[in-house]
Amino acid sequence: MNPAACTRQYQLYTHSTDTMAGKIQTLTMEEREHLLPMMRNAQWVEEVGRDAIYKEFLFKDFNQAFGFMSRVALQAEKMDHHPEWFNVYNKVQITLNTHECGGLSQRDITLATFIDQASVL
Ligand SMILES: C[C@H](O)[C@H](O)[C@H]1CNC2=NC(N)=NC(=O)C2=N1
Repeated sequence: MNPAACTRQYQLYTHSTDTMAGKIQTLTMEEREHLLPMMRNAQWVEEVGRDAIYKEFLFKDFNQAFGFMSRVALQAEKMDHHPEWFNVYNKVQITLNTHECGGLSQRDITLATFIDQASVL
């Protein structure tokens, strides 16, 4: 990981659609202005003090919650992008961020979108 590649200053001059020079980039300010309101509409919230998004999912029971987690787990492996999550019975709390750049990247948005779809199956 190259922290310099992930600084906010750098973001102002780059487009982070995914990778540049082989490195995953944090979302640019421009991308944030476009994407974060969409994520907020879908009940994802930005964490305080950390460049990450968070959402809580409630299901009928553990079986539904674990089925959802299984769908997400398979996709996470495919993407090589894994959620931080916590489950008790019917509740699943999920935080997404990208270790490689220490912040939010397009991969988090893509996985969050998949997670929302997987939550209503
Ligand atoms: C070595 C491995 O490819 C990396 O650690 C992957 C695995 N899963 C990951 N998950 C998440 N959320 N962010 C990452 O940057 C990440 N990187």
